[in-house]
Amino acid sequence: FTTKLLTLALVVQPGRVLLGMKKRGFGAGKWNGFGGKLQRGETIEQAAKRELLEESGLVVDSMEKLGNIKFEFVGETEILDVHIFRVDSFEGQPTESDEMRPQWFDLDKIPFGQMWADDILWFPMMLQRKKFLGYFKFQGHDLIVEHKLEEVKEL
Ligand SMILES: CN1CCN(c2cc(NC3CC3)nc(N)n2)CC1
Repeated sequence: FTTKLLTLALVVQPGRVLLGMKKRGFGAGKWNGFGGKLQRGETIEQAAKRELLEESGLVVDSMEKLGNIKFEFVGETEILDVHIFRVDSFEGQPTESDEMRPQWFDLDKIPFGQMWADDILWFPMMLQRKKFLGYFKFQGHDLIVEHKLEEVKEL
């Protein structure tokens, strides 16, 4: 198996979370946090901040690493290793990019039906600032055939 390092940043304010509608590429048509691949010589944190700026126009003031989930797809040899961050303070206004259309969602109105199927399982941990490790095996893009998700003290 080969592993691909990816980032995912969720911007959370009291009572609401910022999500983006992915306009193209992997996950197009789903609401998600902001993220992408690492560039050469970049740390995971640097990549998370860069991707948030590129995709939403927001500059991170404070960000904490809360999760790491590995995703496998039946029949494919590439594991997606997604590092998940929560951003509590930022500068700027959410701005549409060519990748993402940002929108604020009340925490009781998160559109899980239009998000990746794993999100409904780990979002509550992220919102409670719990640290977590996960593994999901997908069959196609909609069916979880196996998963593990545990709270951890240290990532
Ligand atoms: C750069 N990206 C790509 C992957 N990604 C994912 C993946 C994901 N599930 C995996 C079955 C696809 N679930 C969320 N919420 N995000 C974050 C951003």
